[in-house]
Amino acid sequence: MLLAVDCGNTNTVFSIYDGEKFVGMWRTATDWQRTADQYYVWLNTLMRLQGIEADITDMIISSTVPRVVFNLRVLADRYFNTRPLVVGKPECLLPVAVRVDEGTAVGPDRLVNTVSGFDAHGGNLIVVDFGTATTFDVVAEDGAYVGGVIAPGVNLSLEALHQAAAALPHVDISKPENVIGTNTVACMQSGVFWGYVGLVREICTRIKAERGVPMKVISTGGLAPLFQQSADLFDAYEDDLTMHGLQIIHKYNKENGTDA
Ligand SMILES: Nc1ncnc2c1ncn2[C@@H]1O[C@H](COP(=O)(O)OP(=O)(O)OP(=O)(O)O)[C@@H](O)[C@H]1O
Ligand SMILES: CC(C)(CO)[C@@H](O)C(=O)NCCC(=O)O
Ligand SMILES: [K+]
Repeated sequence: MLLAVDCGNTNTVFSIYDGEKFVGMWRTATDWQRTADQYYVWLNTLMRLQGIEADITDMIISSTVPRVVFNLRVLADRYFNTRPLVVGKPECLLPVAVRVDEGTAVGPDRLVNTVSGFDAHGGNLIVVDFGTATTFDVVAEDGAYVGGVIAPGVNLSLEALHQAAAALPHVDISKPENVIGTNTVACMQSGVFWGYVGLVREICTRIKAERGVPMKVISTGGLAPLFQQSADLFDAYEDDLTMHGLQIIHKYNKENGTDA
């Protein structure tokens, strides 16, 4: 069985697959200080609670936080007796090209989204991921990652307002009824919600103009559905883009890698 780990700056998601079959998924806050032993106890407890018996033989990691990889490698070695594939490392092959400025370390989550988006929708694609940051990944006709856009995340923007302004409270995002807020919370939600609708629309329009070809726009990440409801921003929403991409990359390396 495969253990796929998607480690973002805020949350880390563990998924287990038996071949193509989904077995389970668990989420925890990202914490680089968590040890291999702590991961194992946590994972094992949750699996037992759900009556899941998993014989993990393979592991793949995408981590936007370099420091957590060490303990995840120890987890793989000590508890599953396997060497993990780490997206972004030279030994982890990708089924698509990466065409960016030399020396750029593209976020592994963006590479995984590119692979997954291309698999599901083909090329000439924009993948919008609403995570800690809001990222736009531009996928060429042949599936190559050719760059993109990094904007502050939705929750990060709201949190920044709260942190920087003494009279602004902590607010959760939601779609406000009106653009004109008649209380502080509604004003903040409007600024961030409609601001992001505008940001997404403008950036996608400009990407399409720069590429000069028709492009499909797909969204992923926890907040994507909220924006999907509101406006005609996306052609499709993908719930499970990153995990699906990790499965594809794992399979590709099994078939083409040096360890195959
Ligand atoms: N239905 C929802 N309503 C409001 N917020 C949601 C909903 N579903 C998920 N979220 C929140 O959306 C945010 C984005 O989730 P997602 O898992 O895509 O990224 P993340 O964990 O914040 O970022 P990263 O992947 O960079 O760690 C999270 O803060 C999550 O708590
Ligand atoms: C932009 C984030 C934080 C989004 O998770 C991540 O992809 C990252 O750390 N990227 C590194 C820089 C880049 O992708 O060009
Ligand atoms: K993510």
